[in-house]
Amino acid sequence: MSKSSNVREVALDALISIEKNQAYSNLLLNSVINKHHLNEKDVGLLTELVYGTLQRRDTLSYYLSAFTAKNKKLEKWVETLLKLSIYQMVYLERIPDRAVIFEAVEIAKKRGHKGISSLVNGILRGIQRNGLPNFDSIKDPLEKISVETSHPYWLVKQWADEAGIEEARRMCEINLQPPIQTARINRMRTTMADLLVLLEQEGISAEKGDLSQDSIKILKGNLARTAAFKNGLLTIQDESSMLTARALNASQEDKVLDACAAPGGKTSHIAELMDGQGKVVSLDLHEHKVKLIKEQAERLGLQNVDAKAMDARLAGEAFQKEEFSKVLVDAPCSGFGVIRRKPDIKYTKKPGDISKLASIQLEILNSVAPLVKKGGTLVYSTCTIEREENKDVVNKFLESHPQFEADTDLAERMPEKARPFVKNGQLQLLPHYFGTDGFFIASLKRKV
Ligand SMILES: C[S@@+](CC[C@H](N)C(=O)[O-])C[C@H]1O[C@@H](n2cnc3c(N)ncnc32)[C@H](O)[C@@H]1O
Repeated sequence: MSKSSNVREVALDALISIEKNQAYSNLLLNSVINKHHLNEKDVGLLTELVYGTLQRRDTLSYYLSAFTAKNKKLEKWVETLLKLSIYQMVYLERIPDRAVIFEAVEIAKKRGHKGISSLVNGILRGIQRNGLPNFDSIKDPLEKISVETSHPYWLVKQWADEAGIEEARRMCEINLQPPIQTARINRMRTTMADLLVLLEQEGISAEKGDLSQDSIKILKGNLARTAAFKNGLLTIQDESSMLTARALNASQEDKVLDACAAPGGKTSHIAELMDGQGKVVSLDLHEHKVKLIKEQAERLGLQNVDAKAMDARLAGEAFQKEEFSKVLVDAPCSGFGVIRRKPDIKYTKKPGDISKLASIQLEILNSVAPLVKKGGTLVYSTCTIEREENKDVVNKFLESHPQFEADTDLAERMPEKARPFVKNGQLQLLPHYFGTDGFFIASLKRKV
């Protein structure tokens, strides 16, 4: 695979599968990359094309609609090819328009008939000649944000109702930026200084992270293929997620339950901070995901992780009351904090999904509550920014569990920069604060 038009065809196929809801963008992209044995440069272009076109899907539709007859519906794959091409013309300055148009027409010829390739040619040349429409004709300010940043209207409205319209705009705009790649250092095996030198030798340019004390920030290179990764010196993880284990603050004397643990990012961090001592019992619903936790523990050299398949909603019966001094519920959630990594989330999740998730989250918390020792800590976290799944779930839990209270010491365990955002034992990070994922952490104490 070396010709860029082939990469575009692969990107087109990937986008078609994602649109048909046959796969999540991140998983599909990984399997496509492996299947086609792409080199690093092609992987970069493919990722940019697929994620970029998906991230801007609705904006691209708006642009395209100005160049297509209202009553004539395009075949789905033709529409996707056009969006992929417009994405490159608008957002990728290094690729000349004529190259984009030439390659789109070649793909159209190969997949369709002459009529389709002339249609594709006509539309793209029209855009090249006339330029794209602006957003001035959209009068409703929420609709304008929705189209300009390609987020569904209901989501923009919800964020604007909660945080104000300017904050909602910021929340939408940051989601169009590629995420910063960060990794967590395994202090059981290396130090920050040594790891940075080692990575440099492997061609990775990295520096100390901005927020978490455990983080390095990758400026150039692919960590997943390094010896440092294979040898368990680091774990690829967002900085916001790294704050969860710090919030739990487990030590060697603790027995920890991580109720929703796969693929093991937080379990392994907790186990590292316990220096490989004590015990972390890690649950996940799916057996195949439990395997991932075990693989992580093995790679990082952690002997104190015991992973098993179990529905956390049944954990209350599977363990003894007050068996754990620290319990983490890193709950299944809508994932609106990670839209930059999984753009399809913003189109596939619906308002009803949020309420369903909120009930599951509360069920899990209710189930594990009796397992927390008196004086112990229960941390609840999600990678979403929805109040209904975060603050509301915690408040409901506290209402029905008077033996728990907000842990007002949480701020002390958080990095100084994050402290102003901690309120009453809860921290909500939005991606535009520090460039991390959107993430929520609540720490609760069981009264003695
Ligand atoms: C946010 S992810 C956890 C990420 C993990 N803590 C980490 O840091 O790598 C939520 C996990 O909960 C699992 N899950 C969903 N429902 C569950 C349930 N009822 N009981 C246990 N695990 C569940 C999912 O399979 C998923 O792996």
